[in-house]
Amino acid sequence: MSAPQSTSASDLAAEKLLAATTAVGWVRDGMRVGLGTGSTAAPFITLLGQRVREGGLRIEATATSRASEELARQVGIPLLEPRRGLRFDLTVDGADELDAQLRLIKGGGGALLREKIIATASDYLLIVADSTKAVGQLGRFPLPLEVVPFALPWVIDAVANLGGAPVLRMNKQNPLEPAQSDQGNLLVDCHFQQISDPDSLAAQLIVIPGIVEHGLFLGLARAAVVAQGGQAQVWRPGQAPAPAEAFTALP
Ligand SMILES: O=C(CO)[C@H](O)[C@H](O)COP(=O)(O)O
Repeated sequence: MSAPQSTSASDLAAEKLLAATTAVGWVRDGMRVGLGTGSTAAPFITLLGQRVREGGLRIEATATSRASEELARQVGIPLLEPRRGLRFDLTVDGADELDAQLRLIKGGGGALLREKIIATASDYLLIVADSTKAVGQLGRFPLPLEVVPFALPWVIDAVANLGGAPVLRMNKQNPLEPAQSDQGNLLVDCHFQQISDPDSLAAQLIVIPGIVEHGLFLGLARAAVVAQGGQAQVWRPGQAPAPAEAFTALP
């Protein structure tokens, strides 16, 4: 599935809404749900809140960012604080890129650390995505890293040695200041262009002192809903995409 060049902002918003609507239909009473971050996770949270308020759906949730937590509060989703033993039946989150094996690049919204924590504490990670996110090979989207501020210069050296062209992310509201994660760390976007061996790169990145987390999510996603135009497809690792309407429950 590839996005036509002419995909407009409103077409993309419609695809994100379709993916989110599909995922919301698979949430069941009693589930503990991880709430993702970004412009595809946001409509999922809003629609989930609607089911809680108007449909009597009983769920509890934990959000992967302050922004998603604030939205969840606004729409009436009961929230759980982190605690020992807490696991999630389902986490629904977006992605910046996904390939046919459901390997992901995440962190475009700067929430990669909490996103990976919640994904790892989940029995089922479901990705919701518009058609521009599906790629043959990861790496066109710059790979985000969350970095301890003190370590920044050495992390930049190390990533450059791996061929990643690192760029410190700046604050969109104040471009003279670096962007900060919810944890107060820095974000470095690494332009690899092509990541031919994501497992090897992930292993090399995670041992660099000062990198708290990287945005490669490998072996975590169980399925993805990828919307293109008015069609939503279910992607699962190593399986042919299938129309989402064929599934009345989690695929
Ligand atoms: O990883 C993320 C945030 O850290 C998002 O899931 C990713 O950036 C996709 O966002 P969107 O749905 O807005 O395109």
